[in-house]
Amino acid sequence: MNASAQPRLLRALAGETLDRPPVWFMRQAGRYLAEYRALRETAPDFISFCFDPEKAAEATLQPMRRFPYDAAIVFADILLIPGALGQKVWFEAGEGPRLGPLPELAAMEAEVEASTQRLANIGETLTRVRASLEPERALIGFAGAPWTVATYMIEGRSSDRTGARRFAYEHPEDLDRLLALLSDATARYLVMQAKAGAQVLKLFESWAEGLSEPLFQRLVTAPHTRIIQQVRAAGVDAPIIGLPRGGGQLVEDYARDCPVTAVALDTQASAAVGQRIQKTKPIQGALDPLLLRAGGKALDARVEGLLAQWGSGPYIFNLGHGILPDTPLAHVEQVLKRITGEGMRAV
Ligand SMILES: Cc1c2[nH]c(c1CCC(=O)O)Cc1[nH]c(c(CCC(=O)O)c1C)Cc1[nH]c(c(CCC(=O)O)c1C)Cc1[nH]c(c(C)c1CCC(=O)O)C2
Repeated sequence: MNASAQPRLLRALAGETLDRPPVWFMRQAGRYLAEYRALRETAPDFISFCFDPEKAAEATLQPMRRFPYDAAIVFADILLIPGALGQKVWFEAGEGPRLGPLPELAAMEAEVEASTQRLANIGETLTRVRASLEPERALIGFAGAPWTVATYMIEGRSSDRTGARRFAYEHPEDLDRLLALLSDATARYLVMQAKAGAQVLKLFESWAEGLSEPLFQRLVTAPHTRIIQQVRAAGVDAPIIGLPRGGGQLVEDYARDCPVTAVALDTQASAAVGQRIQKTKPIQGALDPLLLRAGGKALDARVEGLLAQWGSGPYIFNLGHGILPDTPLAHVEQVLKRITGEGMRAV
């Protein structure tokens, strides 16, 4: 492959500063697309949808047909791992995830190896997508980071995570065991995704906020490090993006101490913090999804601001969190056109 055919995302992750940053959006496959909503109707429930390689590949490719995104992210969910380890997981329509009682730790530890096998269909989705995606567009595989996944496993639903933080203080040994088994299952799952066609891997730590410095080190940095060491030991050298969302000031410690390839920043990250991290690692982020939804001149101004503050170092343009379901397509086009020069295509 000559240098220009190398996907822009991989070049930025290798530390190159490009004429324009690669761009993709977290949750770019989803409900803001009418074609996604129609496809979603054809699946009996959200989990079956994720496990259906044909439908999941189609959902992954839908945003790629409409917009000039530089990368596709496999259509799946961070809560597939608890299911593969034996905890019941389902989605209540219009509400979000629900999980059954937390299984015994020993029972889940015994399922770590088998869990990867149960997730084989996600590998099948990746292989299908890679076969039909243009070579200059990269394919991203992902997993939830152990602490974020554990918050759902402990609380049984989306929550303010108070119960999970209490659990961390009151049952430290159990929590450390849970994070260790999740780390091992996650590392195996990421290795499987890379072998199936994912060229980049991403760890979503959506709930790193509110953690004291010692908790952040123990619940976020240490498990991410363990996962990355295991992925590397398995011979997978795909770049890994870590998103310690809500990590605040601790994000610089994370960038220094954790062997991630690149750090995804949330909407709060300051220009200066990003610039300091960029001296050693590429960064990604950090447009506010609410501003993308609002649109207008304020959106244009913030896009210019982000390009000006971070565009002269290795940078991947993205949101600070997932795109909101009621985001107008015209606003997505407004941003992507400014960055890539290309508009929306009819589908
Ligand atoms: C916390 C989390 C989850 N899932 C995910 C996270 C981490 C990122 C983040 O913080 O947003 C990650 C995720 N979830 C989904 C993807 C697909 C790939 C992509 O386009 O980014 C990815 C990367 C699909 C999805 N995952 C979900 C949907 C919507 C379900 C539907 O279409 O019915 C999609 C497209 C459901 C989901 N999944 C989850 C929740 C809390 C919900 C319900 C809330 C909601 O409905 O948005 C757990």
